[in-house]
Amino acid sequence: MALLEVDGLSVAFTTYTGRFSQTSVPVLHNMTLDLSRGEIVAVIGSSGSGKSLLAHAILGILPGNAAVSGDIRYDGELLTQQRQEALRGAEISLVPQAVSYLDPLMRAGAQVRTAVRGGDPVAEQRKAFERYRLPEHAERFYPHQLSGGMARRVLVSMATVSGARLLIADEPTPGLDPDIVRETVTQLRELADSGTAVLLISHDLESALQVADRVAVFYAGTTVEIAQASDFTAGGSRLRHPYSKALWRALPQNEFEPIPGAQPQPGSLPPGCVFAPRCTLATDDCTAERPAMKELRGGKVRCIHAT
Ligand SMILES: Nc1ncnc2c1ncn2[C@@H]1O[C@H](COP(=O)(O)OP(=O)(O)OP(=O)(O)O)[C@@H](O)[C@H]1O
Ligand code: NI
Repeated sequence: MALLEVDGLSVAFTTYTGRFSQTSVPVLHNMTLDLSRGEIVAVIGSSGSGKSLLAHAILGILPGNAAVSGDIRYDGELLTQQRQEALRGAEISLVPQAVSYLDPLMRAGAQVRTAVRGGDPVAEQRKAFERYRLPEHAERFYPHQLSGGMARRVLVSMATVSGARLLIADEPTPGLDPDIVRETVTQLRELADSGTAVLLISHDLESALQVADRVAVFYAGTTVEIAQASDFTAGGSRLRHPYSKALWRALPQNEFEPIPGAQPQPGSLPPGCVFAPRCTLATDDCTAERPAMKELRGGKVRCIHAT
């Protein structure tokens, strides 16, 4: 059984359009995802596709103006707000997207110690620093004294000393040099191999594919495909959704063939399939209704033309 199951998750934000009028803007719609122990699922999508919001919905840290519907199950049971609060930082842990998440007024070592659940905080912190190759004296540094790469490793240390069973890493490698990227994703792989379920959120399909078992492709607030990592091969013919194929082909080592157009904004989604305006396969049927997620060749796809 999957440790985490996200089924039909939708999130809308209430925003004020004037002094007395408000509208509801849907930002996630009908998201589907599952994740098992020992598995890395990479969540791939361009900026604004809803990756961080999915993470925040699972953790229960969406802002107050968010309306959430659909089911999130953890370990077979609905993840209610009460359970989210109990599990957050303990069983479910986040490596946040921004290093500004670190407390600027607290030394790095002390911050990591506050996250320790079980065992001696100092010993656990030092073990984590050693594991993530942080020099011992870095425990006395304040966040502004850490390099970008070191700060990221402190965040990974914080997320792992809790002994989490579900780790959500939101863009853990932005702008890092290739060696550190490889090191970071390898650490996530090691955690997964020891039984942790890892959700790896990333723009970077290439580095995610080094370690992921499966890939969830996001577009304009929904899951358009869930593929095996091994489906990303050759010309992309094993991929199921035209957008996944386009992402794959746009990589420099493939055909480097970008597609025209841009991802639609949450407030102005096209009718029917959200990818239709950019899709070479699109027909009139595509604009009739939002395509349902269907099982196909050991994966899932939201496209009526997928074969
Ligand atoms: N508090 C909010 N109120 C209104 N809209 C929001 C809010 N937070 C996020 N959004 C919108 O929701 C959409 C998805 O945002 P999200 O942060 O999940 O994207 P992302 O895929 O993580 O992007 P990135 O790769 O840049 O981190 C964006 O269009 C964003 O503008
Ligand atoms: Ni994000």
